[in-house]
Amino acid sequence: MEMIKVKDLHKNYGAKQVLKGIEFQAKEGEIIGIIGRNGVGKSTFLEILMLLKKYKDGDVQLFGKDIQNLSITDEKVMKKKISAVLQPTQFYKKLRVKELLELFAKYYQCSENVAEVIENFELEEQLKTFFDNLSGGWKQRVSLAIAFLSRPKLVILDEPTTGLDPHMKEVLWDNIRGYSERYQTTVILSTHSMEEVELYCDKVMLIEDGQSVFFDTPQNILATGYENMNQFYLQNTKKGGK
Ligand SMILES: Nc1ncnc2c1ncn2[C@@H]1O[C@H](COP(=O)(O)OP(=O)(O)OP(=O)(O)O)[C@@H](O)[C@H]1O
Repeated sequence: MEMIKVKDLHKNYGAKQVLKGIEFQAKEGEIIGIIGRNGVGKSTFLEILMLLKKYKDGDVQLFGKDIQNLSITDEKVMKKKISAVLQPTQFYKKLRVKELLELFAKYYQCSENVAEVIENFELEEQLKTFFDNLSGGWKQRVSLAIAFLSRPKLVILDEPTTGLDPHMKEVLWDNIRGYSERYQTTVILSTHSMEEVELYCDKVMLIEDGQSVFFDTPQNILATGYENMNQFYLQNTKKGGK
């Protein structure tokens, strides 16, 4: 089933045109990486899918509904199906990991899922630690656990593994893939790691000059003659950020 359908999406910030024709689709259970140079519009695209930003032209369908003119009720229902990794805020600091999970579980009304998340993300030993005292990698791991807590249909991750060591990356990816398979969760993420795209993503979208210039499986892209995804990226993007 198509979860997301995007046609000819355009988005401006004032006079600045950022997205100038994005074509994108995602099915249930797919993991899709969004790649492109710094400032090309990856986060903007993810924020539109999270219903946090409006867009100018184009058509964006989420769960079979056009998101531009949603009723308040439809918007609420839709937001319940979507989860994202939030940037940790001040208020996280004063809570221990266990308290944080319980707080979000209460908010999402899914307390029965807490034990599963603790087991899957192997959080047992960190439960009594204050969030603020965790290392960057563990903070990211707890944030991901929170994102999957409510068993959302769609999870959106903005650079989920930046700055993590290779073991931590592998653990997080095992968890992302595990949840995605178990609950048929669609996962859309932005990343600058071509290695992760090749290893873990079912599909990849490359944004260049505001357009989705490639949208395919890494296997199909590599079959056209690239040694690896990094070579593909370098040959299809201009040098330098915006
Ligand atoms: N609220 C805003 N107002 C004006 N310009 C913005 C706003 N948010 C983002 N931009 C600009 O839009 C462009 C796209 O930004 P965006 O954060 O979506 O890029 P990105 O691909 O996620 O970048 P990175 O890889 O560096 O995270 C950038 O030039 C950025 O400066």
